Amino acid sequence: MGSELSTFASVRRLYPYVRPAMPRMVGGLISALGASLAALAIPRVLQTLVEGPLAEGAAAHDLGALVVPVLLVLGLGVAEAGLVLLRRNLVMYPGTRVEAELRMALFRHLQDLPVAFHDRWPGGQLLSRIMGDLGLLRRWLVFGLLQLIVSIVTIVVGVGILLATAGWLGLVYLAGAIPVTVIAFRFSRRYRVIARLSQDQSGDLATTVEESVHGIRVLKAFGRGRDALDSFTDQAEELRRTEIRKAGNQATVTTSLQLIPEVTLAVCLVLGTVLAAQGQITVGGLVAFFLTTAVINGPVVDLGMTLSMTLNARTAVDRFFEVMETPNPLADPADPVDAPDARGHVELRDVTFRYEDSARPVLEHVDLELPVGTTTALVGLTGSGKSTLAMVVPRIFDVTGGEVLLDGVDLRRMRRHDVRRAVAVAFEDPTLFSASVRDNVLLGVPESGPDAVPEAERERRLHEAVEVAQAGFVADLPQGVETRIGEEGLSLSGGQRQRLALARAIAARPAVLVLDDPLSALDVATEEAVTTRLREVLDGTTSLVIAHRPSTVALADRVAVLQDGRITAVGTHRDLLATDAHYRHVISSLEQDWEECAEHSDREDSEPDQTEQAQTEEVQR
Ligand SMILES: Nc1ncnc2c1ncn2[C@@H]1O[C@H](COP(=O)(O)OP(=O)(O)OP(=O)(O)O)[C@@H](O)[C@H]1O
Repeated sequence: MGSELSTFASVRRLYPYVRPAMPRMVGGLISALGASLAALAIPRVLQTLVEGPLAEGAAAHDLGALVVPVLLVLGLGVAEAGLVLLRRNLVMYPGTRVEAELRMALFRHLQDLPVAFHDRWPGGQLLSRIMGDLGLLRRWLVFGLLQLIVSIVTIVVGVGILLATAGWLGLVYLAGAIPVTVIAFRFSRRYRVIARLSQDQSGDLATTVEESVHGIRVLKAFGRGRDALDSFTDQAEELRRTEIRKAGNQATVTTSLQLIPEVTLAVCLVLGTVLAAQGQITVGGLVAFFLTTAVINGPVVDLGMTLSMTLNARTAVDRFFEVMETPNPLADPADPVDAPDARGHVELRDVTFRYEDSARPVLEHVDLELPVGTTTALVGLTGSGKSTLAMVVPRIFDVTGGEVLLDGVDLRRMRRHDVRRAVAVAFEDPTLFSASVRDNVLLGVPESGPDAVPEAERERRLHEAVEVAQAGFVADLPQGVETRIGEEGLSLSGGQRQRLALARAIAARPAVLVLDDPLSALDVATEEAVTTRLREVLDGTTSLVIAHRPSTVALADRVAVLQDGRITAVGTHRDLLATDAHYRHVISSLEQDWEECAEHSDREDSEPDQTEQAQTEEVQR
């Protein structure tokens, strides 16, 4: 999308973010231009000095006439240095401010985008955009952009002065601009492609690092560390080659841009000397000519660097807007229905759901009612669509056909905030954040804002949720509930993490609770204890529990059977056992799996508490 735009049009999209910083940026630009003009003025003063006071003073042995021009040169030099300093001070602050604003805007948008977006986009690509690309943009805003404008103005004004003061000697110098323009243009086209490749490859590399760190246990367990390293090395090597190509291109253009003005200058030197000998140009004029070209040469030589910085920035802008301009199909409706306090009646009506990149739907014509205050177990063979169904209830995904109603209102007509407040979820694979146990459990219980829950109530919910989820192990952690748990809770055991995730869902006190097999990692005794307490607290809460074990079914008032994306039966466990052959088949396969699993764990781990103790000790260490 971005590559169809010109570099100017692409970068212009940043304007809304840069607008607050504009006064200081413009101030910085004026200072930079002032510094450049001061530099260009020095040769003019020197010309006057050489042609007037210097020649006359030397003849009359009078140095007094030199004082004013020398002081003027000194003054211009000091002014140039002062303006450069002023430019730095003016642009540094807004540059970091703009970078922070862009970063916050991108993070806000990432948080807002639906799960389907995050399923598609590798984490490293997002990480490299939010960190690397935006850092690059800041450097360009505070240095590259101003440098580019100042360089162009210095070159144009300088060449204008040369043409005005040195006639066709100036034209000879200007002739050098033709190859410079051609080279700069060709370089831009080539470099843009390589810059994009390099930034994308950095993102892929970041993804590999992220996945390897995330999956470090699996890599170690399977002894695949070497393979991970090999694959990382290949990617790093590929990026290195791209960086070398990038640097090679930059070096070629910088060398050309250095060589051309020098060659032009040599030609001008020969011609200038001849012209001076013929009296067509004064010695002062010739000195001023060469001093002016010395001022112009700097920006011409730097053009390669400022151009590559600009093209890198353009790529960063494109990558930024690729994410920012991704629309959110799960946005709030324009005219939402007010739903302050949900009762918790859920109804799926003729629901069909197909994943974006799948050929066929996972859920087809699902009709299911979850009456207020009841617990429904969802049972089905693996891959039948249970987790998918669990995700359409809190509107993590939008249904592709039919509707999901909460208290009779289509979820799509409600504010997302109201839906999330009404429906809490605990997933089988629990995600915890690197924060304290307290903050993890109270994630869905706001501390501030319009829905703020008083501190005493938060405290009560924390302790109740920890107790119901049988997460008493937190008391043994070094600072109890204040203990900070490692990244994604990886310093805890699977069962401990699951219990904290369950506690988090319970503490939110939702009208509807969706539990996607939240007890799968618990031993039988703990599961029984959780189940008993859960039954008590779920009283009055509408619950949908995905069951992978017969014992989880015991939680439920009724059971819904999902077969190949369709609800084929709803009833009590007892009735379904008596009447539904598929249900009997599912239950017996669950029992079989569970028995095999239990036998295996009996053999492997006769004392499960020891594992838990070891995990707790690991956190303590
Ligand atoms: N993000 C996704 N994109 C595409 N297809 C998906 C995605 N997630 C799941 N599926 C597919 O949808 C189907 C149903 O998956 P789902 O996880 O809902 O089943 P499930 O009944 O919960 O299975 P299990 O009991 O093994 O957890 C599967 O065929 C799966 O491959």
